[in-house]
Amino acid sequence: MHIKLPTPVRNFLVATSFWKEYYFILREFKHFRQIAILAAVFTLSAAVLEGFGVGFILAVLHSVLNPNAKPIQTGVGWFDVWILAVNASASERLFRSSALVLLTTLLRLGLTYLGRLYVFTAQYTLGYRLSLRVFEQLQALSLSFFTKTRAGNLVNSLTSEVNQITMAFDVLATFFTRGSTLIAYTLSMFMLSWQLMLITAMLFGLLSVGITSLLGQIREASFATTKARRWYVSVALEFINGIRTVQAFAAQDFERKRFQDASLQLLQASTKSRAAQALVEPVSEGIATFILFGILFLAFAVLIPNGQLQPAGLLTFLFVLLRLMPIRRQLDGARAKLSSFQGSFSNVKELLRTDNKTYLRNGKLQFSKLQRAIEFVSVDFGYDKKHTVLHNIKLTINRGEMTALVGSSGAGKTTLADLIPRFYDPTQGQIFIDGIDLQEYDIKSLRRKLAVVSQDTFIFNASVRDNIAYALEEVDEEAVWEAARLANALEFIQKLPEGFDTQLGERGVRLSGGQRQRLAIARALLRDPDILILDEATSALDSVSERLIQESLEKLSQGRTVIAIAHRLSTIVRADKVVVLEQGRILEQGTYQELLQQRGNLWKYHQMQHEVSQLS
Ligand SMILES: Nc1ncnc2c1ncn2[C@@H]1O[C@H](COP(=O)(O)OP(=O)(O)OP(=O)(O)O)[C@@H](O)[C@H]1O
Repeated sequence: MHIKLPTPVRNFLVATSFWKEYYFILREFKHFRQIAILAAVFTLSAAVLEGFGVGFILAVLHSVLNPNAKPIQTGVGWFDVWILAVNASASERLFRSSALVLLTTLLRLGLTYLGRLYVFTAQYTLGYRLSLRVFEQLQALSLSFFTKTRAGNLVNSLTSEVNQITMAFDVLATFFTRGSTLIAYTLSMFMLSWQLMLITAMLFGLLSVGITSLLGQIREASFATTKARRWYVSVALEFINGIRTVQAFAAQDFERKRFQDASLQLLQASTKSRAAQALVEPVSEGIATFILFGILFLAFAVLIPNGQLQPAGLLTFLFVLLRLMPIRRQLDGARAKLSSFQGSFSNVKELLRTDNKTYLRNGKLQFSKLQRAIEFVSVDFGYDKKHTVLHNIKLTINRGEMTALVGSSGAGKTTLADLIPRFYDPTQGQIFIDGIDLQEYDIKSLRRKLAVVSQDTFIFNASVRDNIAYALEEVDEEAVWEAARLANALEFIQKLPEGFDTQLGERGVRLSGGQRQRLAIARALLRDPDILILDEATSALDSVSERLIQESLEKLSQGRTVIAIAHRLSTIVRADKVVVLEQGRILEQGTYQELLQQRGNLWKYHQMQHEVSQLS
């Protein structure tokens, strides 16, 4: 079922700020329309039955207190005769209306239960859909977004803030049910005395102005709360992730202070928000009492003496008004709560915005194999607009060859290599693969044919097998074993308590730096990549580990196009091309021997490493 609103109505709705504010959430409902409609139908039916129930109770009381009086009638013939049994005896009427009270109560309870059930289901489905949307957004964003954003902020958005928004849905449901009851009551009051209703409406209008200014305060406090929560999660996450450094630097006191500050900020912000919220209901009730007196005054001083209102009418009016007051209070409370969720709304909305974020343009061409070469044509790149990290890079990486990148720390080697899997796109110039711009290729197909073995390989909370076969479906057991063997990882894996089934990562066995690297090599081998990027470890490994890794890297490199970032010159002597980078510029390129003969920068590095190795 698809409801298409007429264009003027749509334009009107889009123009109202409510719609604009909540559109990004409300549009999620189209994914679970049935659940939302059932929630609305059940809750509304329960509200209608509540009204009927009150009527039937009135009929019971009437039958008990005035058995001989004319029975209460609605004026609807069939309803009065068949349901209220107005023509029957007093005792039968009493029995009939009592049975109706019981029946409507049971039915109402059943409907209320179903209504709650569907409201909750809709609420949690909304949470589920929203978190999926946030996750999709994170998947689509360029890596540069993550380097600029604290992990804690993102974790907070995905958990607390999305959760707050789902709670807001419950409040919206309150608006819906209580709001409809309020309308029904208002209509009946209007019918009883329009003069009294007019003055009530005016006084309620004044009340609304008072409450609105409070809502402004709550909204502001909610932004502060979201900010404090973001900071709190970031501090906690950094403490947990950096626990080794915290302990190594005996920084417990420093971290405790940071955490205490963040917690205190959160405490203060939440208290401020709740304090403003708590004011809403008493203010609402206080003003409502004045309204009551105003009505009494108007009735007794003007309307009753003038014969415009009967005392019975006034009593009924007051009876309905008294029932309406708590609903009104609840609605004000709900408005206050909704304001307190504003911070969360804007947090998630900001994260989902697409106009202020960088996305990688995806191409359509499927990449299958490198045929000729990767070419960098006058490539510039900067992580931000102010600082250019790579300048005018002109480089050809031929198929099947090994190209080594050399240079001092911070020269831009990793950055240059990161442009090939499109972790980032050049800010100027182009990169071509076999003469076609890299951006024309489908990113997934390109990355499937590419493997990066880097210094900081991430080990997932999973078994050794699943870590090697990460994200691959239906992997042959033997292939995993063979990859591990070629990566020289088999020996240490077999020594682990449960071999390939041993759990790794945070809650499992921790691997050494060398073991982690060999696992990364096995992971890359299993993917059988066409292009390989090797980011050599800067940390020193013992000579046995180094030899094992070197051996496995050589096996991995065979028959592939390799871009190697090297810190030890010994590993690149046999490279087909050596590229020397300094401060983001290519200074020299050629074979190792050619560059040595030039007596330029590579020669200097060569001399330096030679001296160091002689010293040690
Ligand atoms: N995510 C990032 N955001 C901003 N600047 C960055 C980022 N990554 C690296 N840089 C900067 O870019 C420059 C090049 O860094 P890069 O990591 O490419 O150097 P490198 O030659 O690989 O160094 P190393 O040998 O130490 O790994 C450095 O000045 C670094 O500070």
